[in-house]
Amino acid sequence: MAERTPWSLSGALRGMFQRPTITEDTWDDLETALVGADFGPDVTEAVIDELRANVERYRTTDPRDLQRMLRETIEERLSKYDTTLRLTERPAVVLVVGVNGVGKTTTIGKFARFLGTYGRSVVVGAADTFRAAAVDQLATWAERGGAQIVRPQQQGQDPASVAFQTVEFAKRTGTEIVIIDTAGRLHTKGGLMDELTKIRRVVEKQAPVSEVLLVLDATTGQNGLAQAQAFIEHAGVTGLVVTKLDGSAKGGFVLAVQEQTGIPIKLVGQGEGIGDLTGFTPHVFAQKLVG
Ligand SMILES: Nc1nc2c(ncn2[C@@H]2O[C@H](COP(=O)(O)OP(=O)(O)OP(=O)(O)O)[C@@H](O)[C@H]2O)c(=O)[nH]1
Repeated sequence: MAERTPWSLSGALRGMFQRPTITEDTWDDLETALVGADFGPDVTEAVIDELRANVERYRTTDPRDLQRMLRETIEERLSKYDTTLRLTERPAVVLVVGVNGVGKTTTIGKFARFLGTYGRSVVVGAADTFRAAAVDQLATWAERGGAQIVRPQQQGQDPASVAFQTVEFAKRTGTEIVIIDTAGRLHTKGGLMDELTKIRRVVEKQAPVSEVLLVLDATTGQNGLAQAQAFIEHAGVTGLVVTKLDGSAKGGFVLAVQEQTGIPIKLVGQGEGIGDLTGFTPHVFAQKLVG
């Protein structure tokens, strides 16, 4: 993965180090930096309270100590969630959900490639069957990612039947991982959630669903989260994928979204290339975020 970290706080924290010691202005700068990076008011307040207490306890006045404490606090908060993908079933079935435009198709291609680098075989099911162009686009990304694809036999085919056929294909061929693409928008939210429920029910006749990954676009931050609320409430989401971090100054969204939803982040997308998806490692992330 290319090293592009526009979401790093290092620029925003620069002011903090222009003063030789920690002053009230330092705390103001820190608050501005955290709010600007989309940590959200609650997390910002909690982090600052914790840091104030630590600075007092260790009687330090050095801004560099404050930076280290900030890194540790963020890492500790990020680590409260288990970010490991659970893909031990064979086949392991992953449903990918989220509103249109967040990067779902791209993520599926990148995820297939990611799994391929660990030697896993992958088949993608095109269960967003209403737009032929979407199926073609998914097929292109599946191919780039080195995965097979099961397409609908006709436009508008029941998404659950495509999902069923994809799992069937995996069982027949010994393919290890099944990734099911799902629709991001239907006429009604209720309709969309019913469709997801049906896909799950039909898949579970053959194999358990190992993960339900909700894709979120970092550039839309809190707005994007509000749009995805129905999935969080009804789709049994087990993990989050945050995309487009490379085009975002909102690194704090990663922590805020985990704390607000209580759902771990499992993958992070940082670019439009097939290799631009990684697992989520709190230590590495906190290091890059705070510097
Ligand atoms: N910079 C950047 N762009 C991304 C990333 N992931 C996806 N994109 C871009 O976001 C746009 C939307 O991605 P898609 O994968 O088509 O999104 P989708 O959710 O499947 O959208 P629909 O096809 O409309 O349902 C594309 O232009 C992608 O190249 C990322 O991590 N970084």
